[in-house]
Order: sequence, then C-alpha cells, then structure tokens
Amino acid sequence: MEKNAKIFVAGHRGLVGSAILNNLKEKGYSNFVLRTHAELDLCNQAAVVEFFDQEKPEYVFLAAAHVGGIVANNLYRADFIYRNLEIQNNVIYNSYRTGVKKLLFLGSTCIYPGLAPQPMKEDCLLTSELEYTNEPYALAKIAGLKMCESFNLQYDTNYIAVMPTNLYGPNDNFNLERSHVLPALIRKAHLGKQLMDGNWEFIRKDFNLAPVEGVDGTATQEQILEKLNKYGITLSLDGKVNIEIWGTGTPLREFLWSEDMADACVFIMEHVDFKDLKGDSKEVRNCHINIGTGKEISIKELAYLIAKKVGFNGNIVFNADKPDGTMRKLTDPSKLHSLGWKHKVELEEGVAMMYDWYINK
Ligand SMILES: NC(=O)C1=CN([C@@H]2O[C@H](COP(=O)(O)OP(=O)(O)OC[C@H]3O[C@@H](n4cnc5c(N)ncnc54)[C@H](OP(=O)(O)O)[C@@H]3O)[C@@H](O)[C@H]2O)C=CC1
Ligand SMILES: C[C@H]1O[C@H](OP(=O)(O)OP(=O)(O)OC[C@H]2O[C@@H](n3cnc4c(=O)[nH]c(N)nc43)[C@H](O)[C@@H]2O)[C@@H](O)[C@@H](O)C1=O
Repeated sequence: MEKNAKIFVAGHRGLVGSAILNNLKEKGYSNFVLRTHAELDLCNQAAVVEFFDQEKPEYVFLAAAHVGGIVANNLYRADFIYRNLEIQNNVIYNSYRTGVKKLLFLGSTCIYPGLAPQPMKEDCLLTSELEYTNEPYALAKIAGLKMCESFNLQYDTNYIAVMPTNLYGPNDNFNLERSHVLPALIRKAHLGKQLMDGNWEFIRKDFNLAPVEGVDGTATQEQILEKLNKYGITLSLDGKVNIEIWGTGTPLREFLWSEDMADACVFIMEHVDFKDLKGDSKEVRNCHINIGTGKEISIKELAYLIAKKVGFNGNIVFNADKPDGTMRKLTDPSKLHSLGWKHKVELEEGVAMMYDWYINK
C-alpha cells in the first residue's frame, strides 16, 4: 500500500474502524476517504455506486457492519442478516466494479460451527451447524468471505477476509442491551460501584436522566434505581449491590484489544496477498485468516477480573435465563503467526486500559 494511496475505511467511527484509521495515520498514511453512517448508508445501493464512482478509493477496509452482543443478535435476527449482506454486497461489488486494488473484509469467529474442535483452525468452516444465537449474522459473514474468495478466483481481485475473535477497546459500544460482554461488564461494575458509594448524580448523568425539578431527592433515587434494575443492577438484602451477569458464567471466550486488531489488519493489507494464501491449490477454500490471541478465559473469571479492576466490592450474580451462546470459541492463530504478526496486549492490561478510557471519555 503506497503511503499516498487513497484509502476508504468503512465504519471509521466504530470500535475497529477508528483503531484502523489511527494505526494508518501513525504509519504515515494520509489520503483517506471517510463517510459517517449518516453521510453514506452503505445499505443504500445507489448511494454506494455513486460514492465509488466519485471517490474511486484504491484500498478498502470494510469495518462497517451491523454489530451487537449475544442478545441483540438473537433478538434482531432479520436486521443482522439483511443489513450485513447489504453492506458487504454493496461495498465488495463496487470495489470490484471500480478497480479497488485491495480490500480487507472483517468477518468474525462466529462463522465456525458451534461445536467446532478447539482451538478452531480456518478449515473447520462449514463442517457442522452454527451456534443458534448468532446464526443469521454468521451466515452473512460466511457469505462475505465467500464473496471475497469468489471474486478473487473469477476476477483475479485481491480481497482478504479476516476472522477476528471477540474485540474490545476505545470507542466500544457500552449500550447494556446491545453491547458485547466486556464493555457491558465494565459499565455494570462501574455503575454498581457508584451505587454502593451513593453517587446518585453520576448514575443519573450516565443514564441521561433529567434532574427532576421540584421533586425531592428520594423520588429521583427511585427513578434511578428503576433504570439500574432494568439492567440487572440491584440493591441486595446484605446491604451491598448485585450486578447481574448473563448466562451461567461458564462459557469461555477469547478477547483481543482493538488496537492490536487494527495493527493486524494494516499488517495484512501491507504484507499479505490472496495469491500467497492460495498457493498452487486448484480448489481454493479457507484462505481467510483468524485474528486472535489463542488464549481464553471464562465469563465468570472475566467478571471477577473486571470487578477487581473497577473496585466493585458487591455481589456478582448469574442469570441462567439469559443465553450462554457457544461454550467455547478459541481461535488457532497459527496462520497469522506464520505470516509474521502476533498480538501485544494481554487481557489484564487491556481491561485496565479499557476502564481508563471509559472513565475519561
Ligand atoms: N466487536 C467485536 O467484538 C467484533 C467485531 N467484529 C467485526 O468487526 C467489524 C467492526 O466491528 P465493530 O467496530 O465492533 O463495530 P461498531 O459497531 O463499533 O462499528 C461499526 C461501524 O459501522 C457503521 N455502520 C453500521 N451500519 C452502517 C451502514 N448501514 N452504513 C454505514 N455505516 C454503517 C457504524 O456506524 P454507526 O455507529 O453510525 O451506525 C459504525 O461506525 C464488523 O464487521 C464486526 O462484525 C468481528 C468480531 C468481533
Ligand atoms: C464477537 C461475537 O460476539 C457475539 O457472540 P458472543 O461471544 O456470544 O457475544 P457476547 O460478548 O455478547 O457474549 C459473550 C458471553 O458473555 C455473556 N455475558 C454475560 N454478561 C453479559 C452482558 O452483560 N452482556 C453481554 N453482551 N454478554 C454477557 C454472554 O451470555 C455470553 O456467554 C456475536 O453475537 C457476534 O457479535 C460476534 O461477532
């Protein structure tokens, strides 16, 4: 990638897109074409055609997608499949049509079977059933990686698909209904701590609740408690505070710091071509690349790690009525390692940086 090349980072204000943009800037790239969701809805085919015709980017990082945690994926199944197919079809096809030199498509490790052998290698794709909670999203991601592979084979394009593990970092989504587990637990633990400390004003502002004029403090506290209860943060009979963790706490997850993820994306754009991944094989499958650490932790251990970092001394309770999702999804990152990239930030350090970012944002 030439330093003055015109680069389109789709989704540049999101968790990964913002980290990719920063990483590119740090590495000396400066010629960006950027659009917010409001400026360009990537689901709008006509608008995307016009955008590519006008701007003619040379390189594309496709980090825009309809993204959410386990409950959002499970509830809004139509949105997750439809919007993601729309976004990726529009961006990948128009990249081909206007001669984009290279594109990086961001998938997810959800593409692998729910009961895949662990750790998951790239070639366990499509070997058995997907995990139900995010099946529509995973199917869209599989379509995206197959679209890259198929355009490469038929039209000799250079599109690479990467499959990141669960990510976290600056600009993450802290919405307690839609977010992934790590930002959700940081916010729940922090709110729980504020409640234990009687810091009502902080919680009121956090939920954007207007101060109630003419009503005494008690009424306002009731409103605040109602809001907290909705998200599983409650006063406990032992005088402490309970924060609710979804599921049993036993699922295992792997977490990668978003700035490491961005570094891997830029590294791959700079150093890896589809032809290197394909080699001499005639039947091409599984050329996508896992991006992960190869290390896992249970949700329960994660909850205690976050509580310790935040200084939350209340109770952690598990709500088994909420879904666990897949019990284990650990990547095998050996392909990525053999290409020359390895993660730097370990989970404990990442959680500390994430909490710092959250309280200072
Ligand atoms: N976060 C994670 O743990 C993981 C993420 N991934 C993948 O990584 C990629 C980036 O995810 P992440 O950064 O977490 O997601 P975010 O939700 O943080 O960011 C997604 C970005 O896409 C934009 N976007 C969404 N829909 C549209 C649209 N119709 N038109 C234009 N822009 C749109 C969003 O804009 P706006 O906010 O304005 O809607 C936002 O800037 C995605 O492909 C995701 O599937 C894969 C594995 C794990
Ligand atoms: C990366 C990948 O992420 C998604 O899959 P997921 O790994 O199941 O996502 P998650 O982060 O939402 O949950 C991880 C685990 O954590 C538990 N959990 C506890 N308490 C909370 C909680 O408060 N919020 C959330 N979200 N989860 C919680 C939760 O029950 C589950 O066992 C895909 O949908 C898809 O988006 C995708 O690409």
